[in-house]
Amino acid sequence: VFCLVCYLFRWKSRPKNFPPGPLGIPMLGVAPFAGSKLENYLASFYKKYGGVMSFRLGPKDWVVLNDLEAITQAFTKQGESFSGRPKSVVFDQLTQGCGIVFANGDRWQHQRRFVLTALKRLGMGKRTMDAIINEETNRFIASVQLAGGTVSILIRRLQANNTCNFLSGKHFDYKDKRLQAIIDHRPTGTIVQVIGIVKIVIETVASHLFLLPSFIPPLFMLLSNHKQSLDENNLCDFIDIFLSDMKKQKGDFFTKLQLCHLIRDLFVGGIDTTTAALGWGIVCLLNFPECQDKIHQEIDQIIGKLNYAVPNMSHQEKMPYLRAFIQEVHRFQTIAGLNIPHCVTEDCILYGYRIPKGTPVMSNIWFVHNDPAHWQEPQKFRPERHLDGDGKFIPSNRVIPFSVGHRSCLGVQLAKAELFLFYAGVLKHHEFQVDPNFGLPDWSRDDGGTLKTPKDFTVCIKER
Ligand code: HEM
Repeated sequence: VFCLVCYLFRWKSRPKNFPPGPLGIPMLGVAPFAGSKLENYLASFYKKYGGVMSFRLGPKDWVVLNDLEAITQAFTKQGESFSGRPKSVVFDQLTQGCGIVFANGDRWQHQRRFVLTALKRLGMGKRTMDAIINEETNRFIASVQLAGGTVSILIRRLQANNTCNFLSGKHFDYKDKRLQAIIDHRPTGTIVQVIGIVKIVIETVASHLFLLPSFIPPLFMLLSNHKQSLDENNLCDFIDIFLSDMKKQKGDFFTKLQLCHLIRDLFVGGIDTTTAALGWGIVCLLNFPECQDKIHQEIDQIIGKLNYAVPNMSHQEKMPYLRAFIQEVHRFQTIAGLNIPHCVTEDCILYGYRIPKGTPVMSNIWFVHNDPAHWQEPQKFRPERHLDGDGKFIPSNRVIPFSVGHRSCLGVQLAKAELFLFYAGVLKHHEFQVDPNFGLPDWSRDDGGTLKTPKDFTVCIKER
């Protein structure tokens, strides 16, 4: 009884002046009440607690940023303090702290600077990049026309090739078994849940009992060994630039291990996200055929139908409707609704609350995109809301799929180019049509991961 009373007393207590929020029940926190859409559950407390609140999940207290003002204040204005990632014993053992997405401290700062410089050097937004993306888009069209099949798998292959091109200057044949083995088969929802539970058990109960070996999936090894010799005068892909810097720099940050984990992060970060975004975009085109008609009209007007008129990023400025469509897809189907978790790197004060060093932080991007105080009928898909009276595109600082501040998405330029050139390239001569054998895809989401991805569906591509 004494132990139980002590436990309940400890369970009830929180750091002094911590943001308010629900505790749920002992051991589990709010887990039994949150349902499958944690972002909706957290948004339901917005009226009561405002932009900054907390909740308990399992034994841990999380801080939640529920509106754009709180997110900007934390991630941009106090960006240094809010730029950490929560520690995961299992993940740290597997990766030895390498990579970028979950890296912390000096390694993260160093690698982030390196990736940004490398992206610039490789000519993000330049014609060469546009040409590579266009070539891959044509391969995608051909493969859908030829074999058909589940569209998410084909988009994943397209995106995998775009990422491989930028990392190693190579692409794989769609039939290459190595590529198929890595990207086609994602674990089902149940397997992901079981892995999640095992991970939580190891982390909370028995982390000291396990010593996991560092693990690098074979494809990333293969990519990192892509060249036998390096031509310093012709550094033409991301891995070249890393290897060249590795020769010049000493220390822990430019090692083969770091390169493999960095490739893994860019590969995973670059494929799943854009595949989900394009998947939702196609679901929108099929459900709202009038949008597809408007994009067709705009393409005919600005790019033209002739074969030699190839889309490039400079067309974007003159195509407000397509830009509005893309922005509305990001808003309407927010793929990273609760962002990747952050944590605070030092004790800090936010909106008068005290947040101790190491506290994990979630940001509710989904609610920023669906807050009825800022969006009229947010549950409706309406690209026109991003156009002004003259039909000009209005870039919205309330649509933040890539997050904001010091830790925001590094691939934003690449992703924007991949999305724009995909729609412009496919819809120039083709249209998406509902596959009569499958029917109209709905809005149901695949629950096999943390990203919001459409359930697998098939589609037809017809010449127009
Ligand atoms: C539609 C496409 C994409 C979306 C919606 C997206 C979204 C995001 C989000 C929400 C984050 C977390 C930001 C934060 O922690 O505050 C992130 C981080 C990141 N993304 Fe993306 N992303 C996309 C495409 C890409 C691409 C194409 C790449 C690169 C090839 C990429 C590379 C990264 C990396 C490296 C990070 C980690 C940055 C860091 O921790 O400092 N992403 N992305």
